[in-house]
Amino acid sequence: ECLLCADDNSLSDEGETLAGHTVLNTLPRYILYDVNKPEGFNLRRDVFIRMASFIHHMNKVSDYHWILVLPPWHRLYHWRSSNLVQDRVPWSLFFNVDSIKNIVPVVELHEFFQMNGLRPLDAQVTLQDFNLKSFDQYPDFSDKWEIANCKGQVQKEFWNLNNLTFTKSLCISFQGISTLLADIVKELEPRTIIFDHAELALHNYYGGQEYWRIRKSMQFSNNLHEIAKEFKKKNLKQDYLCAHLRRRDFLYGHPSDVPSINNTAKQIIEKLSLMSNIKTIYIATDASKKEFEELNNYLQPYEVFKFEADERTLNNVLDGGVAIIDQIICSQAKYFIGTSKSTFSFRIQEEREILRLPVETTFNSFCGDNIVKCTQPTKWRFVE
Ligand SMILES: C[C@@H]1O[C@H](OP(=O)(O)OP(=O)(O)OC[C@H]2O[C@@H](n3cnc4c(=O)[nH]c(N)nc43)[C@H](O)[C@@H]2O)[C@@H](O)[C@H](O)[C@@H]1O
Repeated sequence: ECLLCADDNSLSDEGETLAGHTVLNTLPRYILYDVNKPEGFNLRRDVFIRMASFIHHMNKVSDYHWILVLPPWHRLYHWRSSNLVQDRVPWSLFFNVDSIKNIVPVVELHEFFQMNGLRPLDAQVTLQDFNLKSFDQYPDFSDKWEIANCKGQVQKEFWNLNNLTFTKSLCISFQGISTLLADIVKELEPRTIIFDHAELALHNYYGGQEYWRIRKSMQFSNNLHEIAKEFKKKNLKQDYLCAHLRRRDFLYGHPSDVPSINNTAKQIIEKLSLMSNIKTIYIATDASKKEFEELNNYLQPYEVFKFEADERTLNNVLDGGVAIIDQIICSQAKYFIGTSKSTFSFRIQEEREILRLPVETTFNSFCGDNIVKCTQPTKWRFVE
């Protein structure tokens, strides 16, 4: 069957019969997607869950078998090592893709190319917001979509690939949950389609059973687990507290949620004073070296650790891998305190829920400097 999935020019768009069999209906169909460029790794992980739930829905309501193509990780804004080539990184570097495949029908982009060859995709759909009319006193929040004039630039080259082309390209104003995308697919009848700005499609049911089933399947790769384990064996021999300090662009994006370095240290020490058995601190952060050293000074005499990749490890696992190693170590800590509103911290909290760690050791975040009432994170409990 899959011989036909490869570059078979004898297969017309309508689906020819070969040796008396109509083959097209048995061929899988593919959905590709991409996310707004500046978004970070952990927001993209959340968008994957929404798209995975859309694929599940497609496979329930459509006669065809639909497969989701995993968008490669490409030059993310927060990946700062300029000496590394971090282009079109496959999911397998970071995730156990077999574990995902057990739950969601997915292929990596290179696997898709093996099936599809260089045929143009049938459709490119750029999602965009609806225009809010200024005279609308009561904005309409119902689920809806319509073909519209493009508001902004339409992406010409996904992941810098000039051989990924499209037969048809259109913009669609979209408001609603990801399963609503099925109506667009029904209308366009493509065999292959790419959605850009997939982040505009929302969760069906955030924190529900399906959410957690997909989320749990997104295990990190064994290689990254091994590196984290080695580091812990060497350095973190006893119970430790992990603090995730999101800085850099967060200082501008969410200024009221990020405490000063001095105040961060004070909050960590305050927590530790309530836990006499923990004397070791692990710091996960995107802070500069200078900020980390300043923090380290304030935290003396506690033992403070941070994962630093040697050159070989960094070349192998890239900036994304180092960030995941931080997340693994924090997800296994005795106590976790994160940065409010950071999806990097949210994903650690989820990992800790999957590990069934005590809830009070997980949903904690730093308070900004001038906050009168510091709200703590919502407890999104694991459901099976
Ligand atoms: C302001 C917004 O922030 C949102 O970020 P937020 O939710 O924290 O989380 P992410 O979407 O993961 O983006 C932050 C990125 O910064 C790096 N980073 C942050 N914290 C750490 C850390 O502790 N260790 C390491 N090694 N790296 C870290 C890492 O590359 C991570 O993916 C973005 O998704 C939005 O696009 C936007 O930029």
